[in-house]
Amino acid sequence: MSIIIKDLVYIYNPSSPFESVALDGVSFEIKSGEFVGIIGHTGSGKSTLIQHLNGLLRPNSGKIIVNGVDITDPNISLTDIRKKVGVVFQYPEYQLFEETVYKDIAFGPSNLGLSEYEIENRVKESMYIVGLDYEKFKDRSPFELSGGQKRRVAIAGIIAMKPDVLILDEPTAGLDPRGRDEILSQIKYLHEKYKMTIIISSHSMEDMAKLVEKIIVMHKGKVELIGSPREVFKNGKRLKEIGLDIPQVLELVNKLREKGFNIKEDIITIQEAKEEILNYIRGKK
Ligand SMILES: Nc1ncnc2c1ncn2[C@@H]1O[C@H](COP(=O)(O)OP(=O)(O)OP(=O)(O)O)[C@@H](O)[C@H]1O
Repeated sequence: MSIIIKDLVYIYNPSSPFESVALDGVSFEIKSGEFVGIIGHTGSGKSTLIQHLNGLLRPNSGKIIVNGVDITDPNISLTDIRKKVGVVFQYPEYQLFEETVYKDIAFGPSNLGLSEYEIENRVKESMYIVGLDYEKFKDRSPFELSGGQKRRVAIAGIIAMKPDVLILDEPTAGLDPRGRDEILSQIKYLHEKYKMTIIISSHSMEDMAKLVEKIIVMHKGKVELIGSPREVFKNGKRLKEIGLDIPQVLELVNKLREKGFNIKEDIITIQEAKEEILNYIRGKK
């Protein structure tokens, strides 16, 4: 499942005093099975971009080709797009509404016209994937669950539709550190085990550095940088200028380099930094 975005432009309230260019010529490609992070400051255009990927917004110009099909074509139905692209929006737990976890997760697959048997299988499978025990949780009210569990139910509801690509808009927003780590490791597992194409948006460079293979940095509606976390973090100065934090360990490495430590600049984990600093101190460099 590949995605090609070409010169995407989206303007809110065009030709009015409230006109706002949210996407300004965005282009990039995502290959099948890639794990991608979209990072940007508030207002950089992440949510607007994501809403285009499942047809909720139609661009003013540009194309979005999902597996060879242009989903900006007005003849394509939204149901067709949403079978391919599953989006978990910000704070998805606010969209839970059924009286049991089972019914909530079954809602999407039921709308696909599947048999009861197939729906039950999909609910079981997607609960397993997000780490919720079927017997323990299926009859519980989603409203009695913790924030992290509610979010897993919401993610399971999208996975149960078996989309080719899964997009999560700030999936850790508002969670405590434990809930955040749980959700991120679950998403990582999904990618590793099922080789799903996953796109995740975030403000946090620190979280993304550990997680994704490719980072797309958005700034003022444009793609500012694109590449592996290592390639992107080489531009630490620019990232700071556009209001993004670089991982603390990279900050440390940069400070040491400024002080004359001859160590590599593309370090993103604490382990790598430790080895590099020890090697340097031991005079192996
Ligand atoms: N409904 C709307 N009407 C008018 N302008 C909007 C609307 N939604 C977003 N915008 C504007 O479009 C631009 C991009 O916003 P968008 O929400 O896509 O950014 P974002 O990177 O997702 O931000 P956040 O991290 O806060 O969700 C901003 O300038 C924003 O003010």
